[in-house]
Amino acid sequence: MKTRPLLISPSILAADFARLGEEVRAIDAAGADYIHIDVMDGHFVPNISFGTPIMDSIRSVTKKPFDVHLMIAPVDPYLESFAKAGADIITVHAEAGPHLDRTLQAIRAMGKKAGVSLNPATPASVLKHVMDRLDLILVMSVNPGFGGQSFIPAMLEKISEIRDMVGGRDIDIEVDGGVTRHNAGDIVRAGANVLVAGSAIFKTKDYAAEIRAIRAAATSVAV
Ligand SMILES: O=C(CO)[C@H](O)[C@H](O)COP(=O)(O)O
Ligand SMILES: [Fe+2]
Repeated sequence: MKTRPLLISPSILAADFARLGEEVRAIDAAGADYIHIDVMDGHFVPNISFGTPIMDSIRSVTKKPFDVHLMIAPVDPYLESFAKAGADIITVHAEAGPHLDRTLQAIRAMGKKAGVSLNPATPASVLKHVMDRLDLILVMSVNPGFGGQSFIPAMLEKISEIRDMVGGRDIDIEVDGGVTRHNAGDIVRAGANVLVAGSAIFKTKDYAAEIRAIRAAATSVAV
């Protein structure tokens, strides 16, 4: 199977919001491949983060793709506004609407990449019949809603299961929650190729060094 490029997607949920523009510029310069944007509604998840006005205002400070993780339900009424605010990848949770297949078609119809996110307890089998509508599968390795939680080790087996389901399709497998330089190798060995990291990057002083360390740990494993 062709090896997919390893991509690092720093989550700005852990950034200093008072200096958000500078923070986004800094992770861009530090070698981020994507900018991970966590949108939380206080309903689908027990926390509220930010929405399209914040995305709009940071869209001009970087050309890196916006990897938008929507933790909102219902999600369908908001897809267009996230696309207009500069999303490149729009990821919805499997439980965020009544018709996942329709939601994924709507995302692609706007010219955006379509992703599905699975909570830790959501089985991989929900992907089976929408596989051909997907550009990305986001495996949550913490319960969504907060940064700074610990990686749930049982998710490694789920990543492997999803890797087998994906086979040779052109689909990225992204892992989000508690990712660090210490577990990046195991995560990539299990089959992921996109790593989200919030606290691990933003809670350090040298973002470039941390991104390099995560990338080095991830690429040192044979996949
Ligand atoms: O989707 C998320 C939380 O719901 C965040 O992307 C995730 O938690 C990243 O933060 P950290 O790396 O600090 O765990
Ligand atoms: Fe996220």
